[in-house]
Amino acid sequence: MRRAAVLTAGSWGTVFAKVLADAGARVTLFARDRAIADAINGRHVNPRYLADVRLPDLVRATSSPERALREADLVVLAVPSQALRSCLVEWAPLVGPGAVYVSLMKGMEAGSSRRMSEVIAQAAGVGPERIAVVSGPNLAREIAVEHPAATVVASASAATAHAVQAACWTPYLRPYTNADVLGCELGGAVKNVIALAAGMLEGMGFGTNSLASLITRGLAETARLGTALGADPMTFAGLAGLGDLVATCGSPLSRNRSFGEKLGRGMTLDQVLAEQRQVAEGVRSCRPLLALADGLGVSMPITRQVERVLYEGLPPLEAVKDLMSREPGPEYHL
Ligand SMILES: NC(=O)C1=CN([C@@H]2O[C@H](COP(=O)(O)OP(=O)(O)OC[C@H]3O[C@@H](n4cnc5c(N)ncnc54)[C@H](OP(=O)(O)O)[C@@H]3O)[C@@H](O)[C@H]2O)C=CC1
Ligand SMILES: O=C(CO)COP(=O)(O)O
Repeated sequence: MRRAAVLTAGSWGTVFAKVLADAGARVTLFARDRAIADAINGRHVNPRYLADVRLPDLVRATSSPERALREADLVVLAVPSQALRSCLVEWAPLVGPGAVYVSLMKGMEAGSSRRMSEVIAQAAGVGPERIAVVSGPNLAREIAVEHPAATVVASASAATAHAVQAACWTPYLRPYTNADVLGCELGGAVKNVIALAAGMLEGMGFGTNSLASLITRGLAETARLGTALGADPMTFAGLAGLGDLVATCGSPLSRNRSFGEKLGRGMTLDQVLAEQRQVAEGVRSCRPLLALADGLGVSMPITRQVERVLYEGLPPLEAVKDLMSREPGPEYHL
C-alpha cells in the first residue's frame, strides 16, 4: 500500500487526499491549523474547505509536518505557489530519500518566473525523475462529489508518471500520462490569468461569443509562449491546456473567474483581495508569465491587459477596447 503525505489541507489538497485514499493509499493530510486536523480525524470532514463531504477512513490528518512526511513515498504539494519555496525549506529535509514529489499547483513564482516543478527541483534538491505534476480540468468541488473527470500526470520519467497515475486512478478521476511537464504546468498557470479575464467579461455583462473568443485567443497565447519555451504544441489541445481553460473560464466554482468577475463589476484589486479567502493564482502569476514572454519576444495581449487591470487600475472595459482596437492580423502566427 502506498503512503502519501498531502500538504496542505486547503480545497484541492483535501480533495486530492480523498482521491488518493479512494485509489487505495494510506494518506496523511497536513493542516497548519490543528482544529482542522482534529475535525478530519474526529468527524472525517474539513470544516473550512469541504464541510459537507465525508473523507475516507484512509485519510488521517496532522498539524505536524514531520508526522505527515514520515514514511511517505508520495509527497503531494498543494500550497499557494508563492508559498512553495519557503514551505520546502522546512519540509524537504523531512522527506525520505526515494520519495516522489507531486505538484498540484498552478502558478509561477514571482521574481524568478519559475514553474512549480522547477521550484521543487531547486528548493528540495531532487532530480526531474522524482517529480510529477498533476494538472487538468479539476475543479475541487466537483471532484469531491465524484463527478467524472480526467486529468494529466506529467513527469520527465515514464516510471514516475505511471506510478502517480496508478496512485490517483479512481472510478471518478481518469489520469493520463504526458512527458511534457513544461507544457502542462504552463497550461495550468496561464489558464488562471485567462480565467480572471473571463470573470471580467462576466462582470461586465458580456455573452458567449465574448467568452469563446477569449478562451480561443487565450489558448493561442498560451501555446505561443509554450512552444517558444520548448513545450509540445499538442499539450495545449489536451486536458492541461484547452480542457482546464474551458473548465476554469466557464465555471462559477473557479476562484480566478470569480475574482475577475468582481473586478469586472468595478471593485479594485485591494477590495477583492480583502474579501477573497482562497488563492486566485492568476493574480500573482501574470507578471512572471509576462516576464518570460517579454524575454522571448512573445506577444501575450490578453495577459498584458489583465496585468494592467490588476496593477495599473485600468478599467476592464478599457482593456477590452484596447484588445479589440489592435491592428487585425492572421489567426495563426508565431
Ligand atoms: N481548488 C481547485 O479546484 C484546484 C486548485 N489547484 C491548485 O492547487 C493549489 C492550491 O490551491 P487550493 O488548495 O485550491 O488553495 P486554497 O486557498 O483552498 O488552500 C490553500 C492551502 O494552503 C495553505 N496555505 C496558505 N498560505 C500558506 C503559506 N504561506 N504557507 C503554507 N501553507 C499555506 C492554506 O492553509 P490555511 O487554511 O491554514 O490558511 C490551505 O491549506 C493552487 O496552486 C491551485 O491553483 C489545482 C487544481 C484544482
Ligand atoms: O484549477 C482549477 C480547476 O482545474 C481551479 O481553478 P481556480 O483556482 O480558479 O478555482
